[in-house]
Amino acid sequence: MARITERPPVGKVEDLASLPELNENILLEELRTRYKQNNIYTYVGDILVSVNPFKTILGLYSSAQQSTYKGKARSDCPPHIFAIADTCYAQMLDSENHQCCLISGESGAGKTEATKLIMSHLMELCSKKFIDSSLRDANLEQKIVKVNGLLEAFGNAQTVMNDNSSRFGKYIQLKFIKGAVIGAKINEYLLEKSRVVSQAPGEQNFHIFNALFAGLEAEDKKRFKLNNPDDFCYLSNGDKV
Ligand SMILES: Nc1ncnc2c1ncn2[C@@H]1O[C@H](COP(=O)(O)OP(=O)(O)OP(=O)(O)O)[C@@H](O)[C@H]1O
Repeated sequence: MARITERPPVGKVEDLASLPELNENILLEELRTRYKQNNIYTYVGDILVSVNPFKTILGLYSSAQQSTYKGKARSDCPPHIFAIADTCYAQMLDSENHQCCLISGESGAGKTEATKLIMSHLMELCSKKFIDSSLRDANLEQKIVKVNGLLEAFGNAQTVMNDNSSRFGKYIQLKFIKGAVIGAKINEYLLEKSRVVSQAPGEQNFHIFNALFAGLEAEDKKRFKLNNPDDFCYLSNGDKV
């Protein structure tokens, strides 16, 4: 994109790297203004900055939106997490090289949600590319999208920063042949194991323990003596013995 010599109206620029001048104040002013207009995504060169809206923005992740980003040049559509997934997929097919997305931010910034959106869009791209092909495994695509729920049950917990905080790091590898996904591997690291026996005030144990109480039939709860989570020391911040 050509560099702009005069600063355009605040909040209108989709790639801040194209501004004539960029410093911390300008960056924050642009992001703040765009955020107020429900534009949570902004590029800074190759980086996509995402500001967590903590609310549903209607249509932002709809299937119509997924179609909009499919196979488009980055400059043709507003900044979006789907554009990142789309670029990765296209570059993988073009270059036949590995691609990597790094997602970082403080707790509650929206990394887990961004990861799920990227994976879901990648699976959508596979499904559309191989609509009639024997290479495609629709069942596997679904499993890859849904596996996060299972991981979150065992590795996520409520903290003071985030009701669904990932208490581990994830390195997810998706494997493709000719654009069709053929497998996925997830390496977890730095799982906060100590949370099982001790949680900070106002925080919870891993979701799976509470899910047991919510999901078990009454008969099984009685059999396993799992009547009330508050009766258990590990589920009540040590208030109970
Ligand atoms: N794109 C989004 N649109 C709407 N709400 C969002 C979005 N991203 C995140 N959120 C909200 O913010 C919450 C925290 O996001 P998320 O769990 O992804 O943060 P995180 O960066 O992974 O945090 P942690 O490092 O603690 O795991 C989500 O549960 C959701 O309510």
